[in-house]
Amino acid sequence: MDPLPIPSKTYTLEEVAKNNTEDSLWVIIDSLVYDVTDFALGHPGGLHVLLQVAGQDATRDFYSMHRHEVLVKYKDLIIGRIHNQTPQIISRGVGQLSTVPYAEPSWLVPLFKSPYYNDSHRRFQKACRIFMDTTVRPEALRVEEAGEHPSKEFFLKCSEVGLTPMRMGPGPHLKGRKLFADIKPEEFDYFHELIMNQEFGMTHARAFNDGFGGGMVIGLPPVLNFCKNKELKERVVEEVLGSKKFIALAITEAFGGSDVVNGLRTTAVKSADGTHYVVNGTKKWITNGTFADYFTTAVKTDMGLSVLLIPRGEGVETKQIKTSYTSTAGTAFVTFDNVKVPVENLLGKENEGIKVILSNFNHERWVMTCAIIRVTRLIIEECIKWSSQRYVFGKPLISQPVIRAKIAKLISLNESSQAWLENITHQMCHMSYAQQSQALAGPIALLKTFATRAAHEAADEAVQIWGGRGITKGGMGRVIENFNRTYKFDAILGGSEEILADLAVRQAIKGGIKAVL
Ligand code: HEM
Repeated sequence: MDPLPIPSKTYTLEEVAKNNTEDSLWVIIDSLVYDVTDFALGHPGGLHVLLQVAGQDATRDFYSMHRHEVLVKYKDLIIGRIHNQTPQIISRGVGQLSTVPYAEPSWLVPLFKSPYYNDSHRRFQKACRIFMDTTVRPEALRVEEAGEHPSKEFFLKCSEVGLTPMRMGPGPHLKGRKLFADIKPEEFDYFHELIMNQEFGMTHARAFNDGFGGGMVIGLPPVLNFCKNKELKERVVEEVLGSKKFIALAITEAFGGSDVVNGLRTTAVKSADGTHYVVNGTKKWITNGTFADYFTTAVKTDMGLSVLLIPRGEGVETKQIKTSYTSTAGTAFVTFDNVKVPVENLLGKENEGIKVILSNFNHERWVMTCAIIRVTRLIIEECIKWSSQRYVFGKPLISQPVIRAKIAKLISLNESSQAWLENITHQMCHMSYAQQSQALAGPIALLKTFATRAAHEAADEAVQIWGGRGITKGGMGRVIENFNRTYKFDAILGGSEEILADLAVRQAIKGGIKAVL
């Protein structure tokens, strides 16, 4: 956030006090003097409240009703400052860290050490935070407000600065590319990716987080890892990583939800000459589907499940689904009517598509977990700020033990989630993809479940702490309102909490437990 200008003109408290009428209406907020005479009639809170504090220090009243950004927006109303006083409010500037306790993961907090992060990670975090503040968040708030999906210019910018390929994680697809913040392809590891997921998760605009290439993060890996046709693979990968085209993962159907295999009714029948499949069926809740050019699609072939890369074309229709978050994510209902798909577009082996789908899940769940843990931290920061600046019964809200107990619970849940996430990420850095699939599917599933249960607690407690503002769109509580309305996406997408918890325990006991009491 841009800092407020500190004018050289000074006033005494007595001088300001004389401007206490509708004809000349000044207020003091954090030692700066605002002339709100002309603004007062259009003030969304009304004229009367301003007259009540006219000529006085209104700092406490102001921060009970507004976010600091209101002052930045109306900085032209500042006419001077109080003689011998300096502003006390600290607001985080572009690229800076928050000074609120627990608002940053501990590895970014002075005096704290971490075995996981090196200088490259720290440099990368700084670059991501600046890009977040200057480019990502403004775009996120703009498109969420308008209900649009992120602009082509925004996507092209992300490709141009080398971010887009990094969103696919470490791997051979980075080779030879110029990456964001001058990170070398061989230097980029899962901790860099964790940082990116967490920094860009801080938009507090949940639909944007999915609209911002969510379809690519889950839809492109099957093309990268399983497309046998070299020409097709290179073309699609370059189009998507260059933001010229968009891709979505189309697995879920209205019939199945998390029950992927049994719920599948979309069919792909091979033509008599063996050159193409004819696809018929529907897909539901397909992230980025409304604007996708390609669909990585699960279909039923004669002996089982297969995965096809289906380009948008004749017979492919998409329709926006209205979910709890905005249409920024492009959540679609997709229909395939007699769509002809060349056999070259088969990803992996026919009838063995389950391997393609399963190989994708760990990374998807881990990416989601990084973000939800970071957004939960942001909610805690919002709660600490709000309860410190909100006065109730003559005292800041945070002076009530019941409020502090709620905050303590949320901090503990969030710090545990982050510590577990870093442990799992460390394992990912030291395991092959195959080893990760075998050893980390259970832990990642449990971590995602734990993190979304923590998010559930955070949404619940935050709304209680914020009261009416926590259920009001816009204004002071807009971050809380957005979170409370959308955190369930993380508890459902990529595998529901119940399915994931069960999967983890089933995997753990798969070989039987030979040890006895
Ligand atoms: C420079 C001075 C001020 C500016 C630029 C300003 C601006 C605004 C804006 C833009 C809103 C709309 C809500 C939002 O965006 O948060 C608002 C709402 C409001 N303002 Fe102000 N305001 C100022 C000073 C004050 C002061 C000193 C008071 C109280 C003494 C006050 C009381 C209110 C109230 C009660 C609301 C409605 C809040 C709600 O709906 O929850 N404002 N103000």
